[in-house]
Amino acid sequence: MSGGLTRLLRRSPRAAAGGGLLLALVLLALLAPVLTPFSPTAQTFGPWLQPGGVHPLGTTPLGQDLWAQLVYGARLTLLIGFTAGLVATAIGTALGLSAAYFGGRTNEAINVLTNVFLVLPGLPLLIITSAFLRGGGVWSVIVVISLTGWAWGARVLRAQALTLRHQDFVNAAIASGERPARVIFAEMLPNLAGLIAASFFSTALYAVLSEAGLAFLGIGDVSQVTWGTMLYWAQAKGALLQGAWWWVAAPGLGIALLGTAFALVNFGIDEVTNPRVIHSVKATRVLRSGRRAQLAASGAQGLMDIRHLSAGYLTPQGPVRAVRDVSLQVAPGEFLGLAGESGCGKSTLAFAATRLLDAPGVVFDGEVRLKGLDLLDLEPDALREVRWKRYSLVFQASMNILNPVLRVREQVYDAMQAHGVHDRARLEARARELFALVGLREADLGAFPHQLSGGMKQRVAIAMALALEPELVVMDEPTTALDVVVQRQILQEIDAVRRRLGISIVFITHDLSLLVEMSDRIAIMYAGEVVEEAPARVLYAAPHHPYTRRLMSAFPALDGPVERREGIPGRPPSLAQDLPYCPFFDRCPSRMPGTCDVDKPARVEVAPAHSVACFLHSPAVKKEEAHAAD
Ligand SMILES: Nc1ncnc2c1ncn2[C@@H]1O[C@H](COP(=O)(O)OP(=O)(O)OP(=O)(O)O)[C@@H](O)[C@H]1O
Repeated sequence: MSGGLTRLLRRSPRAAAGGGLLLALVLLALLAPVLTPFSPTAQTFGPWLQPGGVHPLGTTPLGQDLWAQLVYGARLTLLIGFTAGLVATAIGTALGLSAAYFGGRTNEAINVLTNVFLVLPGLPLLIITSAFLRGGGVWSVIVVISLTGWAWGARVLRAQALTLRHQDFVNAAIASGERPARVIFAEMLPNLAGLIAASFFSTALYAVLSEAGLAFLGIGDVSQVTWGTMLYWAQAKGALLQGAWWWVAAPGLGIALLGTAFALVNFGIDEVTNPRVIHSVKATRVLRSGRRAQLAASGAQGLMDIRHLSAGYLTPQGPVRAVRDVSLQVAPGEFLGLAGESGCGKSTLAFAATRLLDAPGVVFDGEVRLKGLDLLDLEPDALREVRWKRYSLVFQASMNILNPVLRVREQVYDAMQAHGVHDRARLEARARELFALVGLREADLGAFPHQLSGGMKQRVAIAMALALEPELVVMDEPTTALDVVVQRQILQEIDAVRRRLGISIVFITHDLSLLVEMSDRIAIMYAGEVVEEAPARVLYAAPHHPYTRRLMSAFPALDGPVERREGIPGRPPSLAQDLPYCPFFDRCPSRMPGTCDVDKPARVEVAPAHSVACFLHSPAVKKEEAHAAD
């Protein structure tokens, strides 16, 4: 926790400024007895004394010292802010996590409750609740604010927790029999730490402002000294009419500074826990600047040129390096297949290379060029111009991008209108053409998404990806959710479209048999690295890497008898760790202890356009073997 705090303060100047300001205000409150010898409520001095001497802020008409009220008032104001922030955040977190974990009716009930609290107008609710809880002093104010302030945090946390709930690691924890409390607190909660902290600071800010508002209206216990009640009494006693503007200005400034401190810390947390803000753009540039000269010197080729790309995810447990120093080229008009077991980094590579990797995803290093254009360095506006027009992406859940309440035609139009095609006749003609291309009927343009099957919706998504005639379409398991016959049909259509339009396709799947049939070239990924790359026929006929050989034997021969599929024993290594040796070592039937577990094999060319990262094919190791044989 303290490590996280230090990291936050170091990495975000805003959080550091906010933290410093907050610390100063907390010290003001704690050191109140040192900063003033007077009680904030004692009516022992002359009325309306001017600031100066022993009364730096003068006195009230009842003869109370205003400086004493300011420093002691900081105590209660901070207490209200922190406690209400904590209580509301705890309620929001508990409800958000329970909704996500238990799902079903619990989720629905919590959702309805949260929405009801969100739509209830805040101030009247505060006023009514505080009328019920009158007489409880400062604690009733805290209860009122906590009750009215939890809903925002609950909504955000519920949404994030719902996403987390479907992550593989949570499913795995549940499947392995972990108790609900452990799944919630040990698996899910740490992933939400940044959001919870942000929720705390914004609720604390809400609490401070609400207290001031309530006190100013005279609701609650105005005999307590807070910055809010100071404002109330200043107004009630006509401080401004008497020219005692400092009575209003001092607590007003205190509230403004406290609000600024909370807001700055909140921004800082967002900056650090939402890597999209700093990492995808700024940090990537910094990280990559050292490599740039080296990459530029090596010259670019092909349509898409991925060079030394490293990407992954920033998690509370440390970075997951899902793509490790991957270099790959896509030639114009080429069908490049990318295969590998689940979790080896294929999707991360696709999303990172197309600048679609969302937080907590981050590009650590490398370069991606589309015909020389540095995609990772583009400003958001320039990126919007390029994306869909020059390249597009279709993924497994693409069909879910269709808005259920709009006819398909409008959505296909939208994709083109966003890039400047507005002529209705042209839009319609193009939409019909696209539908014909992907095997849909013109009549389907008038349908709502729910009237189409999954396969048809996925075809619509593919049609939309082709709408602006991009040079490259990256397809990440676009047909996996569909049945085998539909899958094959769509794939054949995609291939026909590619040939007709001359576009390049990067096709990702763990089904190597599909790729062997369709691809010009195949790259095999394992543990975040490309371990073998070759023309499809070469790879099928003579796979070199033991991992590729294993993958090949996991599906039946294309023309031979149907054999039993055999999985690869063992599991891929965790991508959260460093892998300074061959990542396939533990599972490799041909492993060479003393070599493969000591060093990492470089990818070397074994034949033209055929490269492998394996010591069995490394020239140095081969030479040594030859020596030994002599
Ligand atoms: N949001 C995330 N936070 C942390 N780790 C993640 C996240 N998303 C993916 N990972 C991890 O990154 C690694 C690579 O995942 P990726 O989805 O890129 O693999 P993949 O080969 O596409 O798998 P699949 O075929 O199942 O889609 C996996 O170990 C995965 O657990």
